[in-house]
Amino acid sequence: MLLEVQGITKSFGDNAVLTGVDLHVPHGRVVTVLGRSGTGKSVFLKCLAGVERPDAGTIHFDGKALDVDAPAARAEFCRRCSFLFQHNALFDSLTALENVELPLEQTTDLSAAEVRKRSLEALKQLELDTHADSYPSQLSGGMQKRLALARAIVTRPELVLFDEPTAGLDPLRRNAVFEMIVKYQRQFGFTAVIVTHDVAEVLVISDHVALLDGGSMRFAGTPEAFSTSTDRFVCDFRDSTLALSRSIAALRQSSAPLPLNS
Ligand SMILES: Nc1ncnc2c1ncn2[C@@H]1O[C@H](COP(=O)(O)OP(=O)(O)OP(=O)(O)O)[C@@H](O)[C@H]1O
Repeated sequence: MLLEVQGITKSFGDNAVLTGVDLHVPHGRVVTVLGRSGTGKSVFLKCLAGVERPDAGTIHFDGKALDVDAPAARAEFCRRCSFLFQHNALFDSLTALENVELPLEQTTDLSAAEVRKRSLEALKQLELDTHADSYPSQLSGGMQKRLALARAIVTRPELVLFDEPTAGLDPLRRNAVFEMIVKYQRQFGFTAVIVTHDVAEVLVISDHVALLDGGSMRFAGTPEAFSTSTDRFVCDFRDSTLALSRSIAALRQSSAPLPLNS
């Protein structure tokens, strides 16, 4: 396992958001955490990334415990892990190239020339090399997502945490983002943990699926097992979200298709 999470709890005042979350993430796999809005998916991901501090529980990365008493292990984790934020968190005042250079400048001792070379390479890999001097506001939504991914992978992470990478996107663009994640996950071989509520798409791209509900994981298994599970929580979540996807797809069939290359 690259990541082993056991018994994570997290409360904000009286609001017990996570009450004992377990998750096992094997090397090189795509693991998706599903859950309704407000169930604590983002809080869970932030606990993994060290942005939020869990109240209890353990997180092991590559066999080493990540806790407040192990700053060296946490620092190593930060070096080997990237976080792709829900709304990209690009710096508007920096160009695409400067946005990608930033994590290398902050986490490595590479020379300025090497930082530039690696950043240009990452932009090329994400098909953004002709936009190196553009500012994020000059890029389309899909290009901004690719730029955020270029910034996440430029440090050659072993683990990438995706917080709702398709939030606010319509079904066609959602598909394009998931395709992009899978394409680059295979190309670069990183392990991915994706938090989302897009059931239909993740069942296709994930190796493992977990369902967060009521503060803990109500299901963990393969997409096939998720699709056929008769557990009440899984059925309720799966059926309600898939019905919604079908309604949206039916609505979209009556309107003109969006360009896929945005
Ligand atoms: N910093 C915080 N302070 C207080 N409460 C918080 C904080 N962060 C999250 N919460 C609460 O934790 C709960 C879970 O929020 P979270 O953003 O993790 O949900 P989510 O499952 O990611 O939802 P969505 O799918 O809508 O993004 C919510 O009740 C939220 O208000």
